[in-house]
Amino acid sequence: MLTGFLGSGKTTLLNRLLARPALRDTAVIINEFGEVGLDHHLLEQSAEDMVLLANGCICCTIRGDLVEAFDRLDRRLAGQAAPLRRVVIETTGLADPAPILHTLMSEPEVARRYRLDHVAATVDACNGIDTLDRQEEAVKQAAVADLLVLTKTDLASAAQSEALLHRLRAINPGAELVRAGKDDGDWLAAPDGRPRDVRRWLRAEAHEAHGDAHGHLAHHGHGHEHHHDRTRHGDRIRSYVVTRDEPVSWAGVQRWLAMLATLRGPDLLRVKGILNVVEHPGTPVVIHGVQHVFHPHSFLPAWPDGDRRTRIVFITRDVERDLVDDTLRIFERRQP
Ligand SMILES: Nc1nc2c(ncn2[C@@H]2O[C@H](COP(=O)(O)OP(=O)(O)OP(=O)(O)O)[C@@H](O)[C@H]2O)c(=O)[nH]1
Repeated sequence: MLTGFLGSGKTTLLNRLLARPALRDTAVIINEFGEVGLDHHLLEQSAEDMVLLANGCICCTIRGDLVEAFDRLDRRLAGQAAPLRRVVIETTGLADPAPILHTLMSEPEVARRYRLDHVAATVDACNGIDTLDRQEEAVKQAAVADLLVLTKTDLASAAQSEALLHRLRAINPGAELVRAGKDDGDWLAAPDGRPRDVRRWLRAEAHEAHGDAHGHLAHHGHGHEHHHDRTRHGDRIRSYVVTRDEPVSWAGVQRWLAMLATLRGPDLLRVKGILNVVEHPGTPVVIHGVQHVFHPHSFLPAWPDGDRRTRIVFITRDVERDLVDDTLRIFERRQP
């Protein structure tokens, strides 16, 4: 299982790992939070080896969905020459990992065929301390991992990384700590891994039962309102997608993103999008924002499918869709 807070670098790490020959026999199950999943377009993995879970929060819809995802994988890969050796489950950045671990270990159909090998959590060295302070899910993710992968150390100061390491040691003294990009593949590539103490994860869950540890998850209903703007992650987290049918001005969008980051940076928990822009016809632009940090944009070689609309997913704290949509309307029309 690969977990880690929103934008902490899970997909980036996974792309790097899956490029290794040792991990060729790996399938991926991706769960995304929000109305529109984009990660399956951003992961350089063939579609047959990948299952995208339905929208929603993996931690409350997990049991049925995850079992079905394994079934779908098995059906899709049945009869293939190379047997499947490994499945990576990439959780949403807002997932509580404990119910996923429970399902993996206790659901007979899954437990019969698969053994839980590793729980890795990515932690972003730029935003990590703030995120651990403000987001209970991030603490849980770090607490249950046996491997903590520190990402974005290239963007963080040595002092920031040091403070984060100290904090992570306190949350999870038993975990192995590695820096992304240095030696991040070897642990996963090892055929049988090292023996893992799964009881520690279960203890971690007992210690921080779903929703009661620090209060603000306690409001969760188990309704399905989280498929819409209001999510089960308390009343303050919003998830929505802003779409445009016609190409937008890239120069305008860049100014708009800079404005949003300046005014509401810390509350933009995650922004990611595929954009159809006037300046680069035929080449989708990919954008990534994580709190106040906007990463350099990139380009996809081609549109992944027939849908060529601009789609930008927002997961925010108290930043309403109308504000985002209305301000984009102002900037998108400006010509470069
Ligand atoms: N400089 C730098 N950027 C990174 C690093 N890891 C990830 N990023 C960037 O951070 C942004 C988010 O990375 P993702 O891999 O999409 O993060 P994620 O955890 O999969 O995001 P969600 O699935 O939305 O929670 C992208 O723009 C990445 O290029 C890193 O080690 N260094």
